[in-house]
Amino acid sequence: MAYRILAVNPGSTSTKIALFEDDHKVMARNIAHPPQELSAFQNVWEQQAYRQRTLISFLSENDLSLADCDIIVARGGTTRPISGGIYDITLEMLADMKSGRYGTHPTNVGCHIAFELGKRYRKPVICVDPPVTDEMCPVAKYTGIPEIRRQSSFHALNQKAIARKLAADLGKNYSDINVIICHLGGGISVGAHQGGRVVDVNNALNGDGPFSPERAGGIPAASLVELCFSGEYEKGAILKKLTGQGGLTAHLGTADCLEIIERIGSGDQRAAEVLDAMCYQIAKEVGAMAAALRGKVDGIGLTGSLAHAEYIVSKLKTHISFIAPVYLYQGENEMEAMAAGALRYLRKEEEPKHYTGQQDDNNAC
Ligand SMILES: Nc1ncnc2c1ncn2[C@@H]1O[C@H](COP(=O)(O)OP(=O)(O)O)[C@@H](O)[C@H]1O
Ligand SMILES: CCCC(=O)OP(=O)(O)O
Repeated sequence: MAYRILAVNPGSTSTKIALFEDDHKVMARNIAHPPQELSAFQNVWEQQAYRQRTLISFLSENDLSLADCDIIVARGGTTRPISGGIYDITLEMLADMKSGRYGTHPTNVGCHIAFELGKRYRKPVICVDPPVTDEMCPVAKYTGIPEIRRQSSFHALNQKAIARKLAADLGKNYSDINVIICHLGGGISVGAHQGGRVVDVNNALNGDGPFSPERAGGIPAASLVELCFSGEYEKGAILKKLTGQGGLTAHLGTADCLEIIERIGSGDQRAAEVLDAMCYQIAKEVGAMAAALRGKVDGIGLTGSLAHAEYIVSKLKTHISFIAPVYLYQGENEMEAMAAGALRYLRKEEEPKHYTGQQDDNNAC
């Protein structure tokens, strides 16, 4: 009998839900949440009941009962940094998400919904390679201000799934290769994977690395301080400039690259320069990760929705092909990666880790 796995993945503007039988996706829905519906909520936590109703409707419309599922898997949330792997979602983990100390993201709400439903239906509830997966080597965490450490917050689930795929395509094990993976979506992360660990990566959520369709990326620090103290903005407004209203959205009024590329096709020079700047910053981050890997790079994987865009892919290739061969893995693989983790858990092929809030020891790089 195949295992039935329910995967739940809320993003900023949609909730992705999928049902798997073993590794076979039998049903999937990407439910868009129109801005006018989301604007009724002050914060992501207020969206919990609304998003949960979405999930319940999906199940009932498809004659599915959670009683018939074997497990619920969520993407994981912004908790204390932990090493990659499978985790049972626990109250301690949920409390750390709720505290906001480690960031805010709709994926936290997904974990709370999964936990509540799991409790109601007595099903195990897990997450796989959560976004705070921290395998960064110690030197990568330094900034020049001791009170400020670089933190890992990125698309760990998709990054690791794609790195494993790239390794398989090279006929090697993930633990035996060095690759750079670029997750190119609404947020962008560029990770250096060394022997199965992400030893360095930009923080995709909180002002680090390239700007993205909706995030500001790294900003000259003193200028940001000036803006903060200009008296023009509340803290919340500044934070929105960094995440949600930054990047392409700030420059061009939209996060939609399909629209931007169409504008470029119609001769919009400004749109071209801004999108080129984003590609340039991504390429520079790849160069930085190549240095982190001491130039020993077996391949570069481009993944996420933006990897569908020939305009972006060709710009990137021009800058980075000299480093290593570039491989395309268009779209993201998160739902499949969540289901694959759940299957390893159910088949007892991988032991779940226990969330203690303690970080694992990192290998020196
Ligand atoms: N087929 C496509 N070709 C090019 N760009 C795309 C395509 N599909 C989505 N995009 C762009 O990808 C970006 C959003 O990425 P997506 O992965 O959907 O977001 P998220 O990271 O929030 O899940 C948007 O700029 C969107 O316009
Ligand atoms: C929580 C960090 C991962 C992230 O930024 O995800 P999205 O780009 O999907 O919002």
